[in-house]
Amino acid sequence: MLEVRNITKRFGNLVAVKDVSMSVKTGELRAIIGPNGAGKTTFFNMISGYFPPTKGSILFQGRDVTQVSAHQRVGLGMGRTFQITEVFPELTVHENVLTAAEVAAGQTLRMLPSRADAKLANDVASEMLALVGLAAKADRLVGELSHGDQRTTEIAMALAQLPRLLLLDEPTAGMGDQETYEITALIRRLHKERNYTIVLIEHDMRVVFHLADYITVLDQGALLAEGRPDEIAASEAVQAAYLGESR
Ligand SMILES: Nc1ncnc2c1ncn2[C@@H]1O[C@H](COP(=O)(O)OP(=O)(O)OP(=O)(O)O)[C@@H](O)[C@H]1O
Repeated sequence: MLEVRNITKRFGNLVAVKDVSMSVKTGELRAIIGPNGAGKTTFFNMISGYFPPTKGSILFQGRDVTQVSAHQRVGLGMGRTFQITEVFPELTVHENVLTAAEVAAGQTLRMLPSRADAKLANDVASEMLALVGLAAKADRLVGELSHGDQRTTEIAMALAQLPRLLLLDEPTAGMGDQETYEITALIRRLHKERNYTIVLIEHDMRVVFHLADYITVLDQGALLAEGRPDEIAASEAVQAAYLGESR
């Protein structure tokens, strides 16, 4: 599904990501972890097309997308959420998800979508709201919802773009225990029951070890380790990197 080949990102003299490769299979849930400043966000932003790598290449479903814009990557089937919630607070939950479905279908570029297209986008929005468990709140303004429900709305917006690969940037950021539990259960359901291929960055290790099939560990911009959760938990190199952070 996704093949990252030896990507590097420099910001002036700073090498934020150094020669990192990663291969994600269809149906896999991959977590990217690492101490603060390890380069996770920079790595993720290159995958989603927010900026290009200085070196290396990225293939999505066998196609080289290294120079393809973030917007075009969404069109190719890469859906993403952001570390900071990106929703329209003054619109309802349904309107937010509908907007995402319409943009994905290219409808905003046309003055008058056909009735069939409009119905399709509306059906997709309703289906995704049901899938994430927000159907009962469809007519509420997003700005009035809890932080957890706002982030869930954002996941529904990404799903409404009918992605083949879902990129989640710290889905539990800023959440309390109950919200973390609920969003983790939702992601697990999307992965296990709906077979979404998911790549996520996550700081909460309980979430990572509950969800991930494979874990990629970055440290100081480089790939430190890669493996199943039990392998990563047992890795002395990974433990040393995290201990270094708390010193
Ligand atoms: N746009 C930028 N310009 C310059 N330096 C940057 C930029 N973005 C990130 N960096 C630097 O690159 C390094 C990696 O940062 P990055 O945010 O990717 O790490 P991270 O693992 O996501 O960290 P955190 O866990 O704290 O979010 C850091 O030293 C950071 O200061």
